[in-house]
Amino acid sequence: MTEALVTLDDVSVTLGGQSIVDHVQLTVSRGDIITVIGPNGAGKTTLIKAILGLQSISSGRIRRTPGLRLGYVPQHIHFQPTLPLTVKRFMALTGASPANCRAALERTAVNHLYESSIHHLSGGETQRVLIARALVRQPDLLVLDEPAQGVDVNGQAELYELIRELRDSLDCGVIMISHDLHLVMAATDKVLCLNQHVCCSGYPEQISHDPAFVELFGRHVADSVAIYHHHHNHDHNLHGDVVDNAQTETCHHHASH
Ligand SMILES: Nc1ncnc2c1ncn2[C@@H]1O[C@H](COP(=O)(O)OP(=O)(O)OP(=O)(O)O)[C@@H](O)[C@H]1O
Repeated sequence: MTEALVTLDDVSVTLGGQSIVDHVQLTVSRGDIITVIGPNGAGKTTLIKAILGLQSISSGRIRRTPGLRLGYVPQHIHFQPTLPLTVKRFMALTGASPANCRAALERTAVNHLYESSIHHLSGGETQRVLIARALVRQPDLLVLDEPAQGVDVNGQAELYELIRELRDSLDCGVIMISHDLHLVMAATDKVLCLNQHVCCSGYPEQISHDPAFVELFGRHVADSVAIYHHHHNHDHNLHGDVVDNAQTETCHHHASH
């Protein structure tokens, strides 16, 4: 059985008299990659801050497995432009040993930037350094708020691949927020669609057909993301052509290879 790392039981958050997170039920287990999607202002950041214990909740209950170690990659980080800051120094601020810092940077493939100024990094490199910083404590649960922001399309796919690799090598759970529905649908395990309350949740293919999802994002979006999840019941030859295999059924073959 998979180990539940965090369980939210009927969690609500009210801010300034407004309901921001409304009666959310959610379990994040070791090995999960859960992506929270939803429109601007839907309460996504508030929800993950509640999971991290950075946001107090108004009602409900959050249970964390004893000794749970959390790693957080926040949405915004402001580097003071006038203050020289190398990756090395930035990582050292965590209090981890240089060896641990370098190992974390190695895991996110940016060890070569150890001596570089943090101000000169590309969007993708910055995100990888931020993820490395979240890894130094060997987290059981990695929480990322829009890890792909400021990263170009190829870089985004690589970043998602990295997150999967980290999940496997660290044997942790992952919960993240993303705005790129296509990438989410192609690359995540489970999706939680939030609009204050949980509109729908499940595997990408299931939720793309859910009436609540269609209502929130529109039929056009739902149809365009559904194509990522046809059953892959055929092989390709070296030229990329489909080769029938013994079990091949009718395959509605869409573009996403
Ligand atoms: N301290 C606060 N007091 C009052 N309202 C707040 C407070 N913090 C956040 N909010 C409001 O809560 C709502 C949800 O904010 P949150 O940042 O969780 O949304 P989000 O889904 O992450 O949005 P986005 O996709 O734009 O990042 C917003 O309307 C925001 O204005």
